[in-house]
Amino acid sequence: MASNNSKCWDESQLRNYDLNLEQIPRLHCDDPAVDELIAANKPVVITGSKLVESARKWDLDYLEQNMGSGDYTVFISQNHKFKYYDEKKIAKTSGFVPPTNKLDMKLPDFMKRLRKWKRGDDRMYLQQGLNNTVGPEIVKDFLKFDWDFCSGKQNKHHWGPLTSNLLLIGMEGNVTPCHYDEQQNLFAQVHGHKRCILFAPDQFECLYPHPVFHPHDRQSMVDFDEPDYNTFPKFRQVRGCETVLGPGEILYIPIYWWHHIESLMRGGHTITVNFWYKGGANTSVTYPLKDHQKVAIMRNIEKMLVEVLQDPKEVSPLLRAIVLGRYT
Ligand SMILES: CC1(C)c2ccccc2-c2ccc(C[C@@H](CC(=O)O)C(=O)C(=O)O)cc21
Ligand SMILES: [Zn+2]
Repeated sequence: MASNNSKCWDESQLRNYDLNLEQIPRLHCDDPAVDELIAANKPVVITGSKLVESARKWDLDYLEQNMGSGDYTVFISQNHKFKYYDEKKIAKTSGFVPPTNKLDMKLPDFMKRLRKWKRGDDRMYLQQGLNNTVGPEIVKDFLKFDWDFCSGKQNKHHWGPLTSNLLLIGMEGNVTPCHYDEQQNLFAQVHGHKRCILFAPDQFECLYPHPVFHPHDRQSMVDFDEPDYNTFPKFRQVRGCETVLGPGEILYIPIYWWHHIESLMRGGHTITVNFWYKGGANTSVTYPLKDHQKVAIMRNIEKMLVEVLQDPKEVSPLLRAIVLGRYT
């Protein structure tokens, strides 16, 4: 990790993983190389943009005053990890124990619990779609985002429609474990620092995603804190890139790229707004196929096989029968 000259964080605030990581390029928003990397579906940290400048004044007091009286979705975890799960898939998976609880909380309650939190207490992660329930001042700030900037990227790179903006308020040390999303993501950091570790779609074999029908679909089965190298031997060879994102900086997380995101330890609370866009029509399929297209193909095959075989245990013998000794 390159030493940061602004000296507002240090390496001791990063969790210790035994990973081979390069630095994600950091470029000014006016640098044409930004669009070259986005066009190549490669991550880039974009500095100097005013995308969420109007949110820079969002401190906890301001948010408490202005975030209305609505309920907010808050995830509760008994450890530092907030592993996402799809509630709609829980029924299909006997014995699944959700790793986090989801609560609806009034904002003042969230803030109170945040202020009196001490080590050993359950952790919280507020995750709320930005909509008109968040109070008129916040809506005003939201409308003042530099929409020309992100619409410019959306149009130039033929992304689909903006599907959502999530407001995220995390506690220091919170971790969102390694997963991929099927959307393009402009990840705008508003307050505090987040360390982002990314892996390209071609690292699929090293990151062992849960089966697609599992609630943890799209999430890596590997526990980065204690990797089980016997079960996941290829994890030793995984190669990725990382950055520590600060206020005002934007990380482009390309569709299907794996990402592990942590709020720096002892760094105070973090505030992020993300911008998720649909991937855009796969107009012309050109060869050779891109790695993320192969992931999409594997997902479709997996879904179809589970659907038609019914019993997931039959997937492996059937696929082995197809390839072993025949497709070298
Ligand atoms: C962990 C959490 C709160 C969660 C729980 C249950 C369902 C969904 C989610 C969800 C979705 C997005 C994020 C933001 C970000 C990770 C980060 O910044 O921590 C990220 O992955 C992205 O922007 O793509 C975080 C979460
Ligand atoms: Zn994500």
